[in-house]
Amino acid sequence: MAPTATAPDAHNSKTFDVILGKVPDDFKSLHEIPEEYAWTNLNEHPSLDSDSVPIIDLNDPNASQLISHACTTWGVFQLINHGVPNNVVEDMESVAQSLFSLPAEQKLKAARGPGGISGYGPQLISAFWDKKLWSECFTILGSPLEHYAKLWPQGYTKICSITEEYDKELGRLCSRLMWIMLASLGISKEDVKWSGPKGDNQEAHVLQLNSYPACPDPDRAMGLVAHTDSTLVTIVHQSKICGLQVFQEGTGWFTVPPVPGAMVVNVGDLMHILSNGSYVSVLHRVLVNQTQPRLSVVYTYGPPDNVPISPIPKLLSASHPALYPPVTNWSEYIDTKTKLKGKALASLRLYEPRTN
Ligand SMILES: O=C(O)CCC(=O)C(=O)O
Ligand SMILES: [Fe+2]
Repeated sequence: MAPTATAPDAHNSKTFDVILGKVPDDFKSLHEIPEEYAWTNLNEHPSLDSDSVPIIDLNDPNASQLISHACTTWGVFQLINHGVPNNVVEDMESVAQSLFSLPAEQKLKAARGPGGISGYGPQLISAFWDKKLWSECFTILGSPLEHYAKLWPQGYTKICSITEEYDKELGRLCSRLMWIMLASLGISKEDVKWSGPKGDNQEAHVLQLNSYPACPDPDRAMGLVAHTDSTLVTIVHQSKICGLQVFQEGTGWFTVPPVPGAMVVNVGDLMHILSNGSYVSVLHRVLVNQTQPRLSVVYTYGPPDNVPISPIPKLLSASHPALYPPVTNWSEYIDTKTKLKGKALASLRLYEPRTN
């Protein structure tokens, strides 16, 4: 895989040490869920099976306005005609499929090492919670080559190039979407200092493969606990199985149904901060089901790691002062979020935004 800009620096971060040494259970061997997987608050808010989450065609002449509206109202949308070739997406899903189908002891050969976030293990977010999640994941920060060589001693080169291709395509798409989102707020590349003179500084990113095995008691288990992403933008490819839900205040959880060819785009916390609260950082979670395993491939996109993030000055005025103080950098932000069990945005906010 091509070298990446430094992503959240696990070596300087205490965030993920908490889960080091923990490995996912071999889910196939569990015929009922152990108590440590039983969550109590899954049905606190209603779940709605509606197709309300906007679907946007990137070739639509009004795509920019539609994207901006979706970011303001939902903080999430499904994107079709996004330009990532089908075969690139399908090949990447097959890589995830084949990785998680390996025997448990084989997967553990690529387990995350001390001080690192790359490799196989539980969801990184599980560090924040006492209960366990019904999922396993493989995190790629920089090159996956070393881990892939352990998983597939023969044939890892091909798998590396599939990953590299996916990575490249998604990086391009994220950058394009970020500038569309910002342009709709009147922000150009010159207004964002860390983006480089032409908006061409390399942003940081992490690729994450998620597996949610079928679960004997899906009403009590949680695939991925409710969270917002600590990113600028996240792009999720989900396999054909439902599970992802997004939260709308006052209504409840909306399922984001898999739509053939679509990618799910989430606004992350850092985009919410940059936009001075105009764009919603969407709260989302993943449920599991009794019969069908689910996969997702998640591209998390953030600023270069060494740059501070703050509301873009052009968006501020006496009547719209900064809603957040500057955040030192991406890793600092993730650490703050860990310490506050995911409540970083609310705790950093300088005042309550007006709702009208
Ligand atoms: O699996 C999914 O659909 C979403 C995963 C997710 O939200 C994440 O990895 O942050
Ligand atoms: Fe997420």
